[in-house]
Amino acid sequence: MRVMTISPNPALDLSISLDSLRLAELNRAQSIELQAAGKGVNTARVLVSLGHQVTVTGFLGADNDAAFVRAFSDMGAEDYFLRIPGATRINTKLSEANGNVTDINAPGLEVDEHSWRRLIEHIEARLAYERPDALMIGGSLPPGLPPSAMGSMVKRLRAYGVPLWVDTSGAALNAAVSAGANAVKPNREELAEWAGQPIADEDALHQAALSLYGQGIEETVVSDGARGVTWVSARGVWQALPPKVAVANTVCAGDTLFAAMLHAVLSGMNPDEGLRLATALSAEAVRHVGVGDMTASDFSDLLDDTRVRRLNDVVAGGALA
Ligand SMILES: O=P(O)(O)OC[C@H]1O[C@](O)(CO)[C@@H](O)[C@@H]1O
Repeated sequence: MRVMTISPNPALDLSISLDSLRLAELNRAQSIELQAAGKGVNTARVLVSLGHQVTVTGFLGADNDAAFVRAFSDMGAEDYFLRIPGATRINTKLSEANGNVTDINAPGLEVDEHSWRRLIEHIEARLAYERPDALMIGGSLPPGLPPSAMGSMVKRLRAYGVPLWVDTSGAALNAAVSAGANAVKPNREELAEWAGQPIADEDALHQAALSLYGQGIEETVVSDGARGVTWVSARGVWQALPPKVAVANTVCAGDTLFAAMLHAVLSGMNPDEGLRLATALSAEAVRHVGVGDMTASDFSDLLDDTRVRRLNDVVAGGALA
């Protein structure tokens, strides 16, 4: 299948592993890696590894695109990014031996409304002669754009009738939901922000996920770390609990989950099998820097140790009844 991922504000991830982070002191790293990333790029990596043909687009700073160009060629994705003056941001990820991660995400290159329209037209120029099986928008909006920019992109692209999956947060998530995105993947905090109230327990999480589904989000995926994944769709409400793994770096777990869910839906996998694959792959991702790796020698154990069930009771009382 063909997928185009769109990264309005990609990043180079600088992943620094430390024994423990000491604030306002000299810290010595155990290892440092710099990798082309951002939600759209990470999603592309996973989709290619699952056998899809992927085109990547968005904005890249012309001054430091070499790491991205190399990454696209290594992963086998087609580079359809627009270059803009300046350097793509660097996001710092400090991971400690106990599994804690401190994220410091830079704002990114400023983009004005004119450049935003240029990106939408660039994508539309492609859609005019080649329709992918899905489109995916990943990550935050660049500084300089109002949240409504996300809504206008979603509306314009939805007109092509291609399923549009969006992984973003805050006001941009609200705009994507109102504009008719087909799938989103908030985590617990992002879902609470969307719902406008704290999510105290599992029941509140399910109800908020059902409300999101009720807004027309056909594939509502909520990630909640080690507490699992909730998926609401026309197939019902499903829940997965990941296997226990040694946590090294959680940064790409959500991206891996969403990409594998997109794969599951595109491939028409049955809900149990699809959610199991996505949850296990996302658990695999937290064992190291970067996205989940299906070729890990114990991946079949991770699949076996992932628990998946359909929550019929929630379906009966909720929006799907
Ligand atoms: O666009 P945002 O919200 O700043 O998120 C970007 C970050 O998200 C990730 O894709 C992880 O989800 C990182 O690779 C990247 O640094």
